Amino acid sequence: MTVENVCIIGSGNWGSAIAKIVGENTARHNNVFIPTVRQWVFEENVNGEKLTEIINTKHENVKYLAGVSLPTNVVAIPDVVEACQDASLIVFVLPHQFVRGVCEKMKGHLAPNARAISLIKGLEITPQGTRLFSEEISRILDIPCAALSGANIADEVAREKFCESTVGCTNIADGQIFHKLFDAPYFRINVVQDHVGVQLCGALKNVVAVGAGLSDGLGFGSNTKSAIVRRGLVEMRKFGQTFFGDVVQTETFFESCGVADLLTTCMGGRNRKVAEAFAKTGKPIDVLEAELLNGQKLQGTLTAKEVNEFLSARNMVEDFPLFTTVYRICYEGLDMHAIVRDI
Ligand SMILES: NC(=O)C1=CN([C@@H]2O[C@H](COP(=O)(O)OP(=O)(O)OC[C@H]3O[C@@H](n4cnc5c(N)ncnc54)[C@H](O)[C@@H]3O)[C@@H](O)[C@H]2O)C=CC1
Ligand SMILES: O=C(CO)COP(=O)(O)O
Repeated sequence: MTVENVCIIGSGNWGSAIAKIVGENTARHNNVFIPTVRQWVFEENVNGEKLTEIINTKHENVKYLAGVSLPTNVVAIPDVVEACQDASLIVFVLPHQFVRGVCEKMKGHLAPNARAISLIKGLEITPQGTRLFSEEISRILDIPCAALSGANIADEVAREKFCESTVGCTNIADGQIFHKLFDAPYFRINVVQDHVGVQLCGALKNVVAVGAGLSDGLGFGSNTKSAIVRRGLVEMRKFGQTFFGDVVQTETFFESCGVADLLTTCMGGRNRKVAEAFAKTGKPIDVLEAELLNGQKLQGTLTAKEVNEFLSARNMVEDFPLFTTVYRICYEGLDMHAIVRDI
């Protein structure tokens, strides 16, 4: 059996937490994986030092996951081609707006048996149609791509607070390999075949979390937030059934990637936090993102815009009142109280 050569594409808050888990597991299962994990790090200057050099000497991503030690077998590389050269397992974990450009640079440099897994929570949506990032990665790189998504606030995972996650993979053998790559006593993986549902949940829950944050910011309390979460879950499933047919399994919404991730994000995620501040201050969301997230990227407001463009092209915005209201509040200046009036 060939030993897998793993690389990670992405180095943010979740990318760094995943690097910790993956580095621990490639060392533990050194009969399955080459222990050394290459991580592509988008090079930045942090207090006069290159972030890659800090990671390779301090073994800590001081900007995106400060205070958490990374395994010494994780090596930060600023050049994406060098990072992915001859890799057989590619872990994509970067904000969804950067995926296409990075993939184009990777073309032709992977191992012949390369497979990918997308940990990205977003959708490649255009007015013409919607594409999962696993499909986008497969299209550009001509390799199979699975998905991982779950109730996984990165800071908590990195500090080994028990949680679960879901791998969606149609290939049984690869599903077992991804289980070995990610499963840990504090990060329990369940593998399902519905990689479409896994990704839809991860992307759409961020839109609902913006709604939950608006509710918090307006001081509406737990009952109102629960109503928004419930309606959000209904619209997530409806979106899947409407546009992805019977591929999306109802059972997937009961996995960590479904209801659990919706709950954790609506209770403690960044989308919620920034939306709460937006409701309280009225400051532009991009300003709040910069002020509150220290370079980390919001996904929910961007996904709300993408989903609205897609629904508008089909005259279906009224079929998804919560998704539409979140978009209108964020981008069209709709009165924020619409979050409980128009849904
Ligand atoms: N942070 C979290 O708790 C979780 C995040 N996710 C998802 O994982 C994905 C990655 O999120 P994070 O790792 O948290 O990233 P992040 O939100 O920390 O974003 C910052 C990352 O974006 C990179 N970046 C900035 N400009 C760039 C550019 N022009 N080109 C390429 N990269 C650039 C930065 O270098 C940094 O690695 C997202 O889809 C997110 O929704 C999933 C689970 C948990
Ligand atoms: O995906 C996440 C938790 O599973 C993190 O959500 P936020 O991007 O809202 O922080």
